[in-house]
Amino acid sequence: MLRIAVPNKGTLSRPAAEMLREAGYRQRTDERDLVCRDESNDVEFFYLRPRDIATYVGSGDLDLGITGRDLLVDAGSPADELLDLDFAGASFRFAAAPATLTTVEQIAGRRVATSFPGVVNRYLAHNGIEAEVIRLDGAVENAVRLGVADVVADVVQTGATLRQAGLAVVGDPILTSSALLIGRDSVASAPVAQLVRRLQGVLVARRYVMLAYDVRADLLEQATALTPGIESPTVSPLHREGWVAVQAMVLRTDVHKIMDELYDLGARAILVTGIHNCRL
Ligand SMILES: Nc1ncnc2c1ncn2[C@@H]1O[C@H](COP(=O)(O)OP(=O)(O)OP(=O)(O)O)[C@@H](O)[C@H]1O
Ligand SMILES: O=P(O)(O)OC[C@H]1O[C@H](OP(=O)(O)OP(=O)(O)O)[C@H](O)[C@@H]1O
Ligand SMILES: [Mg+2]
Repeated sequence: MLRIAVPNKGTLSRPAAEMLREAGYRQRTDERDLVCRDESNDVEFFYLRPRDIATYVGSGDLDLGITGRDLLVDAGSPADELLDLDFAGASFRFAAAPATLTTVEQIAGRRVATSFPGVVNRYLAHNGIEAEVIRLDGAVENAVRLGVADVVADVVQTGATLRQAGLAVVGDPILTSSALLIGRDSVASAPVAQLVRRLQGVLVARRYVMLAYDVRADLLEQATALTPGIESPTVSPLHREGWVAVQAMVLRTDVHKIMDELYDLGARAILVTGIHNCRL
């Protein structure tokens, strides 16, 4: 039975469970449950603190887990990134009061507050910067105005927390994070490959829609240049002489622009439908 770690609370928890449900797995119904067995898929889910998940997977005590890239790096775990799950996107950055420092090099000799000491120490060592890292549990943006630190290093999503604390980002992002499926590359197995394929199916279904339209056969080349699909578009004859029906997957983010262009070209009966799931 495959054993998988799922975040039990916080930002990652709800979207992780939602994605697993969409991939056909049973999930807990009570937020306080710590384990959920999905007998029909031969999988057992363990609900754990997101920060601990890389440790369980890295040690091999659990086969797979869902966690953030920043949390994986912070844990210094030997677990591998198997799939980017495309939610909980954020960057991890330094920030300070605007007048105090403007470049990463100026962090040398300063105090850096963070709840991700693993990420920060690694970055500082890699860039030859010596600074004092102060580990805090959270709300680190307060550390500057309270005099505990000169710089913070934390997750930035909208930037609202930094602005409220009167801080400005310093330098480029230390890393770009999102939710990941992690595991041990060395223990690739058929059940793991199947779970990865199921999650890939959910990702594709979220990113793409199915576009169908009718177009004059002499415009087919121009139309399919706009909708090349993933492999190749499906083209079927129409009862109406000289016209064909085309079906192709297109990126959800591009669909409106493509529909406008198809309409301008002369395509009609342009229909968009959602994809529930797929195996490509
Ligand atoms: N606005 C956000 N706040 C916090 N974490 C975020 C945000 N957006 C994305 N993330 C990502 O979510 C993960 C952190 O989730 P986690 O559940 O550990 O913390 P949390 O949601 O801040 O909960 P808490 O701080 O209450 O423990 C990280 O990978 C982080 O990059
Ligand atoms: O850029 P924003 O959209 O403002 O989001 C980022 C903020 O959200 C998180 O804090 P959280 O609410 O998790 O509190 P914590 O610091 O106690 O973890 C994170 O640590 C930042 O402080
Ligand atoms: Mg937090």
